Amino acid sequence: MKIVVTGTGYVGLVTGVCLAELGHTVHCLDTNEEKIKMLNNGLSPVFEPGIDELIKENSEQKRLNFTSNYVEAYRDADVIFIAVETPELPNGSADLNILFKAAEQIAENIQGNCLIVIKSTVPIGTADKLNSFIEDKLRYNVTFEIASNPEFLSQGTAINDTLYAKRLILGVESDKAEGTLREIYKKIKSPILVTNRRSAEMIKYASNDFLALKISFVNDIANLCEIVGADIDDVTKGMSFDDRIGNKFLNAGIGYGGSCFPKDTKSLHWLAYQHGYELRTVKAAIEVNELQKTKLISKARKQFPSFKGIRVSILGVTFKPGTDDLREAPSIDNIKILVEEGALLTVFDPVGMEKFKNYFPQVNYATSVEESLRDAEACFIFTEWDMFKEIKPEKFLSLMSQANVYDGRNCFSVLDMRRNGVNYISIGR
Ligand SMILES: NC(=O)C1=CN([C@@H]2O[C@H](COP(=O)(O)OP(=O)(O)OC[C@H]3O[C@@H](n4cnc5c(N)ncnc54)[C@H](O)[C@@H]3O)[C@@H](O)[C@H]2O)C=CC1
Ligand SMILES: O=C(O)[C@H]1O[C@H](OP(=O)(O)OP(=O)(O)OC[C@H]2O[C@@H](n3ccc(=O)[nH]c3=O)[C@H](O)[C@@H]2O)[C@H](O)[C@@H](O)[C@@H]1O
Repeated sequence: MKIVVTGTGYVGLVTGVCLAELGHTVHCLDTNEEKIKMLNNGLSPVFEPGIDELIKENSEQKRLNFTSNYVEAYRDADVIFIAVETPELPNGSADLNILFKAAEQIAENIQGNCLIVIKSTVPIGTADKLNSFIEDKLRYNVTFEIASNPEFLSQGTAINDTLYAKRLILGVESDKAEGTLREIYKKIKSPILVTNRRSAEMIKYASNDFLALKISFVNDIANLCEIVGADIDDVTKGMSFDDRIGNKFLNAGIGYGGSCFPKDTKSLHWLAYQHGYELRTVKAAIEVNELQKTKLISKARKQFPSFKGIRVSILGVTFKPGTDDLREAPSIDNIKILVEEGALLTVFDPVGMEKFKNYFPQVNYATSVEESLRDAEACFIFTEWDMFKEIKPEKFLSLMSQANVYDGRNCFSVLDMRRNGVNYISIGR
């Protein structure tokens, strides 16, 4: 079976590499020739723990190929997984132009019967639309079918999330498509839900939006904790003993970022609106998150009414630890404010700095935590990398000229920091 994965981004590359690891022969296709060049040199264009080793091993075994030649890749493909980006348009809806461009390339080049599987996150009804679109554009006399197989991996744990998936959702309209997908995934021992394509598309949005809601709820409660003198960490710990609530996704902070929660909440809200329905819960999650992103700076105003000329250490810029991804990272909103006010920034992040330089070339970059902290009058922590959590209060006190630490991810014990003399401000505590 010839499998093509369209797009070698976070999802496509991990999907391709993991399918090869499961023993399939996979052709990873990307129209970005730079990425293909890197991959053919054994380098991953994205940072993802464990991916380099799997690329090397599976390329050596000749199970994994990288190409930008879509004409050749699609010609005799049996299964095509589409994993291209579906970004947000200014009105909040999903931009499907890239997906439809890929579909056009597929339609014009498939010469055999083929299953086309949508892995990208797409609005409900997209698989149906893609079906008619491809039918109209087919150049050869072939049969094809569209399936929806949404992806649930998280960046930073993507390989594990794929090889040991918590669930596989197969949105199919025929037994044949189900059989093909079951065959592809037969080595993954995960629960499988077979459903129709629209439900599969909805499962993806509902899952992401539910998690976003959970985070916004906790942040809302965290803000109230500050007002009434409660501690959000103890509150969520207390809540988590109830297994109906669970202990995951209860971390208060400066809000969710990344390429998915922000866009997937807005996209589902927009889709509902187009159908004359208002998704009030999701709307609330979006609004709380928007306000939460700059909450920490508002709190720092007490000490620094203006940041003009203030030396500021920034620890962490990626939208979460374990990734180099900066898409919708709350750090960006905050750093924009600080730069506009004329703060003197020294930024450090263990993996995100190269990409971050494209956003803010004008700030200083440090090569270590220590270098970033040295002589700073304030420190902002935007990402909870493990190496930051290990910083002892003494380090802030000895390196900074004033130990004002604003922690957007609640990395430390309030008691420990304050008892040792750090002016420590976090979220909801
Ligand atoms: N990033 C994540 O953690 C997850 C993302 N998703 C969804 O998966 C989709 C992809 O997301 P990412 O991998 O983050 O995107 P990405 O932007 O990292 O990668 C997309 C890739 O597709 C390539 N591409 C675009 N048009 C193409 C074409 N016509 N032919 C071949 N390649 C083409 C781009 O050059 C790019 O390398 C999105 O819909 C996203 O919502 C779903 C679950 C997790
Ligand atoms: O569709 C997607 O792209 C993916 O989106 C998320 O994965 P990801 O964006 O990689 O990262 P998460 O770990 O979910 O974190 C998202 C954001 O929420 C924030 N977050 C997370 C958990 C928490 O308790 N509090 C909190 O603020 C993180 O800091 C981060 O900014 C989902 O977890 C995946 O299941 C999904 O497949």
